[in-house]
Amino acid sequence: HDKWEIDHNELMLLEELGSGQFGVVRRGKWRGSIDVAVKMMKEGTMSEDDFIEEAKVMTKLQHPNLVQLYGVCSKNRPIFIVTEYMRYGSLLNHLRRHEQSLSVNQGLLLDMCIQVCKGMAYLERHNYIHRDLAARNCLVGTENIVKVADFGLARYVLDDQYTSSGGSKFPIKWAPPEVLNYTRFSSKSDIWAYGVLMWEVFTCGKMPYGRLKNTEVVERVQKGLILEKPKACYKEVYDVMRKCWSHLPENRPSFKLLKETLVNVSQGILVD
Ligand SMILES: Cn1cc(-c2ccnc(-n3ncc4cc(C(C)(C)C)cc(F)c4c3=O)c2CO)cc(Nc2ccncn2)c1=O
Repeated sequence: HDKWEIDHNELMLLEELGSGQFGVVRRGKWRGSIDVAVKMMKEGTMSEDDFIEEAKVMTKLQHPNLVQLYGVCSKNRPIFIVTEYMRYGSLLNHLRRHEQSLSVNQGLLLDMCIQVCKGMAYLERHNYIHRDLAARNCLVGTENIVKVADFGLARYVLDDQYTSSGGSKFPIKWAPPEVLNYTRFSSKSDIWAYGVLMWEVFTCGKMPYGRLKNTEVVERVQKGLILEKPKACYKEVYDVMRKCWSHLPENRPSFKLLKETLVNVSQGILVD
């Protein structure tokens, strides 16, 4: 019995949550009581057969800071991707909506970063690369729980505006030099993106590099220019971001090491 296959008769679709890269996503109930989000894959947006194969692996990736993939409805078209539901939506919108109260609570901002780091350290342990880690691709639940979403899905996007580094939808501002030059993804390119995510968190959702055009950002990153320290950010925290932006991938920390560093920093701050 294909554990990852969900019977769409067990799903009740509710309100729309938004439309992502692959089409409309709705809230739903699975087997009457389980809150889920259902991605209804727009035809031609995803290499579906490859994804359905990968779904078997993805359902096995389980961690408190990863949005759980429950399964897929692949017997009909459009296919449905069924995941855990996160009540407060994207971390980016949450940061922007609560800037007032969050900007004076560095402990909470650091805690959010640590949660993302734990989810990413789990993926790193499983040699799983996200390829599009950013605040927009993390989700917020009750009690300030933050989870990493849509990990690994970038590999199945058919839109080459998104997949090629020259495309208008390519996440240039979260990409390290080796991705800009050779689209060489690794856990170390996820680390670079994580540093930018930390900067997003400590600026409560500002756009990295402001209004600079993608070409200008590529030039700066290749010259070794990095994002400036956010105003509301401890120096120790900014030092961690800078390590994530080491030009050479091998000079960047692992998520495992980052987690230990950030937990020590957070204990140091709370002691002050
Ligand atoms: C699980 N989940 C998903 C979403 C939700 C809704 C719309 N689009 C998306 N997105 N957003 C981004 C996204 C990105 C990708 C890349 C391949 C990485 C480019 C692939 C996707 F498939 C999505 C997607 O589906 C999501 C993220 O998957 C919203 C939730 N929750 C709420 C709650 C309140 N208001 C709004 N959303 C929720 O709990």
